[in-house]
Amino acid sequence: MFRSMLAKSASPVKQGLLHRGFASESVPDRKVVILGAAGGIGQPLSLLMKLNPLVSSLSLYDIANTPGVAADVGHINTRSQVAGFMGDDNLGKALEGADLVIIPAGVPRKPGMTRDDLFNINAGIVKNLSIAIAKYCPQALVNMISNPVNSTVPIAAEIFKKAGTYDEKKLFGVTTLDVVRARTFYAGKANVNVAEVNVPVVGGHAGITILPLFSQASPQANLSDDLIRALTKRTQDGGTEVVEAKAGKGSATLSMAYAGALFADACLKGLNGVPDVVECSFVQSTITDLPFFASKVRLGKNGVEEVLDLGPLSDFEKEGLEALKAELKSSIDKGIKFANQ
Ligand SMILES: NC(=O)C1=CN([C@@H]2O[C@H](COP(=O)(O)OP(=O)(O)OC[C@H]3O[C@@H](n4cnc5c(N)ncnc54)[C@H](O)[C@@H]3O)[C@@H](O)[C@H]2O)C=CC1
Ligand SMILES: O=C([O-])CC(=O)C(=O)O
Repeated sequence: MFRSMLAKSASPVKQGLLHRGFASESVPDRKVVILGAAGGIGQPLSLLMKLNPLVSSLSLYDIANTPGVAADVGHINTRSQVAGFMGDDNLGKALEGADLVIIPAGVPRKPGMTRDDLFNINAGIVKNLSIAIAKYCPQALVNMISNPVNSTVPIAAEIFKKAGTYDEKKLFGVTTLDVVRARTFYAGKANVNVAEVNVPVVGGHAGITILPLFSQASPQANLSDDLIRALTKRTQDGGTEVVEAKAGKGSATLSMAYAGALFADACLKGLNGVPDVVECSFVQSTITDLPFFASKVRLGKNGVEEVLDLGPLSDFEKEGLEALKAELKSSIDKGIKFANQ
């Protein structure tokens, strides 16, 4: 999508930068809200969503610095109207009428930390934002970026349940960056065109819970077992690689904004009735014995249309699946407990 969006300037709808299945006159109005819009992810994500012709209204919310980001992004001559909101008192106004809420609010890691080390701060932030979503836009799809995703998604689910608004089809943990990394790393080793590569990534979004299924990668390449092990490890440690390279100045922001924009675009296409939109995401699931699990998901007019099963796994992937379950279960349980205390 971005290749075509960025290649042409000005008025994408008029110029025919259209997404599959629409004539320019019939692109539905869609309001997208970004909570944490002034942060390291929030700013480039706001830019990318401003470039998306499926968005008619872009609502940017943060506890600080939103006016500048909204004024800046708002000058870009694309379809959406931009509004900035700051502070608790304005959260309701930011959320009202949302079709899709994207949440990159919260603190990022520093070297030496795990994603779970962010729990104490980010769990409370996600809880409060989820309470507001349940109140002001209970019908919206929610894309959870804030870490630890393995716990923040269950927190949001529990808060929505308490409010009586939970719809498991509408809550998504964003794991697209794992897929983006797996595609990039695989293309480099398989010597294939990265634009044509796809790799499902299942499980969760932390360390060994991230399980790329290179046996299902397309196009297939004859990579040795050692290379597959190395690619798996690099995908699992991708976030840490960036945290260490940034040396205390945060975690992935630009690649995450790209991944978040890809996933949001897929959600909007699904809402708009575009057929066969399939992305990996961490959702409520019955495909394993865990209540939440990332896998391929078919997106539709109500959010999740179908959670696809895992398909055939290699022996190495089967081992990885068994190995990740205890950690993922404990992170899910931690989120559920927090939301109910
Ligand atoms: N799911 C994924 O694949 C990834 C997730 N992340 C996570 O995304 C989160 C954000 O990362 P960055 O943007 O780098 O952090 P950042 O610190 O640069 O930005 C976070 C923003 O959230 C805002 N914020 C804090 N409390 C808020 C609240 N109650 N309501 C609204 N906004 C609030 C802050 O003011 C700040 O602007 C972190 O938890 C990070 O671990 C980061 C990369 C990948
Ligand atoms: O590693 C982190 O803390 C941020 C993140 O989730 C990622 O880059 O995948």
